[in-house]
Amino acid sequence: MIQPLPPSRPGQVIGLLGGSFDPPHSGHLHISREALRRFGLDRVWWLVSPGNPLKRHGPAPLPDRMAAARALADHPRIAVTDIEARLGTRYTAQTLAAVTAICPGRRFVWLMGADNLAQFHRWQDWRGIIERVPVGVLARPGQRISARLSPAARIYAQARIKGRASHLLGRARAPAWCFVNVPMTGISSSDLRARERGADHAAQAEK
Ligand SMILES: Nc1ncnc2c1ncn2[C@@H]1O[C@H](COP(=O)(O)OP(=O)(O)OP(=O)(O)O)[C@@H](O)[C@H]1O
Ligand SMILES: O=C(O)c1ccc[n+]([C@@H]2O[C@H](COP(=O)([O-])O)[C@@H](O)[C@H]2O)c1
Repeated sequence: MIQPLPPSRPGQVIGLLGGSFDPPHSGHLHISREALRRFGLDRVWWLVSPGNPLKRHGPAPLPDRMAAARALADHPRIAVTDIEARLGTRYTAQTLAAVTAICPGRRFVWLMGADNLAQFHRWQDWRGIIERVPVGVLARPGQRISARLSPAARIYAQARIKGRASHLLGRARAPAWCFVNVPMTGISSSDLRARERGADHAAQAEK
């Protein structure tokens, strides 16, 4: 039996931030707050992934990442879910098909950092994703140009909503996408993991 998703009401606009959250960090919180404000969203749900299908190494165990994400997402309009593991979906196109079927009457926006827009054309059925839900892209250091020149951005150039009209994204008809130049934060999960490994090595060396 699939556990219910976070609470929502018909008519609400919900941003979905899929990620490994390995570990979750202040950048996730920062872009979620910016997305709520800039894209006219009512809620943001963090979809803690069983594992990115394009990444070779699996992440830390899901219960650990879920607990850390819940502890960090201490915000009345941000909720955390492991719906993908419950549904058995790993690919975003499948997740969106299932979530939109489970939650009729809600509008969904797929959220991602600019690094993911640069790779988006490699995702399974990526055209199906952008044709199904509006996509909100948030600036990330060093990724602005690669995102803007990416195959997905070029192919769907006509569907781009300009940053100054970003508040329209939540209620736009797909295909639609919008890149917002929010204040950037350079933090990443891979840096945090590298720092933790460094600290472990230093502790071992001291023994
Ligand atoms: N600092 C950030 N600025 C903008 N977007 C971010 C930032 N950190 C994460 N994101 C976005 O949040 C989503 C989930 O990211 P994820 O959980 O993979 O974290 P990450 O820091 O990118 O991890 P890793 O370094 O392991 O790739 C992705 O769409 C990613 O682009
Ligand atoms: O569907 C795909 O082919 C696909 C390929 C790469 C990434 N994704 C999703 O993109 C989100 C961000 O992934 P990550 O690992 O960068 O946090 C997460 O929800 C992944 O499931 C999805």
